[in-house]
Amino acid sequence: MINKLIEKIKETQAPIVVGLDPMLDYIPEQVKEKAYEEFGETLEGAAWAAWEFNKNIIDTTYDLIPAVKPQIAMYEQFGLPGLLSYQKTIDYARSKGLVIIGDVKRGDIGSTSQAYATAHIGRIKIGSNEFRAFDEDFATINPYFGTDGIKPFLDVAKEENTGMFILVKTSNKSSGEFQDRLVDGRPLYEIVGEQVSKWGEEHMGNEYSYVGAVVGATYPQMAVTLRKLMPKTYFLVPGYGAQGGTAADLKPCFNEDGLGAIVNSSRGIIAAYKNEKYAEFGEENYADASRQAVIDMINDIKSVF
Ligand SMILES: O=c1ccn([C@@H]2O[C@H](COP(=O)(O)O)[C@@H](O)[C@H]2O)c(=O)[nH]1
Repeated sequence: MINKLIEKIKETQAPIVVGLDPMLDYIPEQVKEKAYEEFGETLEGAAWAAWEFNKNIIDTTYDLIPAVKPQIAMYEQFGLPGLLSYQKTIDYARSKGLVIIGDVKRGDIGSTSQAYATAHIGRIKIGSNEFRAFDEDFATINPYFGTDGIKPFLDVAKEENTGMFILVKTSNKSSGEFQDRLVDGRPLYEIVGEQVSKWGEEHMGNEYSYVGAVVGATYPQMAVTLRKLMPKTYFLVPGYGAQGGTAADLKPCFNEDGLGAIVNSSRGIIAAYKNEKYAEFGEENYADASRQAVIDMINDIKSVF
C-alpha cells in the first residue's frame, strides 16, 4: 500500500490527503434537511447527511488527490448508523481509486491490538469465510503501549500489504506535555520516532516503509530532526490550514526526492464553502468550493519547492 500511495502521489503530483471529518456544523443545511426529511432528526439522519456530504466531496475531488482520511470519531458520534456511514465512505472512496487512511488512533495490550488490527487493516476468518471489516489501507496508531501494542498491527500489515501511521509528534497545542519531555536527555518524540523507524525496517516497500509516522505541521523545527532520524518513514502531516500550519512549515517534512510526506487538511477542504475566500461558490456549491480549496492547497505546497 505504501507503494500504491507513492505511485498515486506521483501521478497526481499532489502530496495531500483530504480529511473527511463530517461534523454536523460543517454539513450544509440543504444536505441535512434532505437527510432529516427521509430519516428524521435522528442518528440515522445525521449519519446519512454525513455520507451524502462525503460522497459529493469525493465526487468533486477524487481526480486531484491520492487519498482520503476519514476521522472515525466524527462517525462514532452518530452511533451504529455513523459507523455504517464510515464504512460506506471507505467503500465509495475505494471505488474511486483512492487510498484510505483510517484515522482511528488505536493501540492496546497485544490481544486487543490484534483485534483492532484485524478490524481496520486486516481480515477476520469466520468458519470457512473471510471478511475485511472496515478495510482501510492504513490506520493511525497510538504507540503508548509499546511493542505489545504495535506488533499485531505489524504482523497483520505484513500479511495484508497494508500499513500504519504511528503518532510521533502530534499537531495539537498541548502535544509537548508528554511528547517533548526529556527521557535520558532526549525528547520523547525523538525516541518514539527512532523506534518507529526500527519497526518500519520489518515492513519495507520499494522506497519507504509501510510503517509511517504522524508529525504535525505545527512543529516544523521538530520535523527537521525527525526527518533526519527517519529517512525511510513516510510522514502523515496534519495541522496544515485550520490549525495554523503553513506551506513553509511543511517543507522539513519532505525528503530531497520531494517525497516522504502526505499533508492532511480536513476543515480547510470540506468546510471551504464557509471561508470568505470561497464565498462566491455559495453553500449549495460546497463541493465545488472544496475542489477549489484542494487546487489551492496543491499550488500552495508547490510554491515552497
Ligand atoms: O496530530 C494530529 C493527529 C491527527 N489529527 C487529525 O487530523 C485532522 C485535522 O483536521 P483539520 O480540520 O485539518 O485541522 C483531524 O481529524 C484530527 O483528528 C490532527 O489534527 N493532529
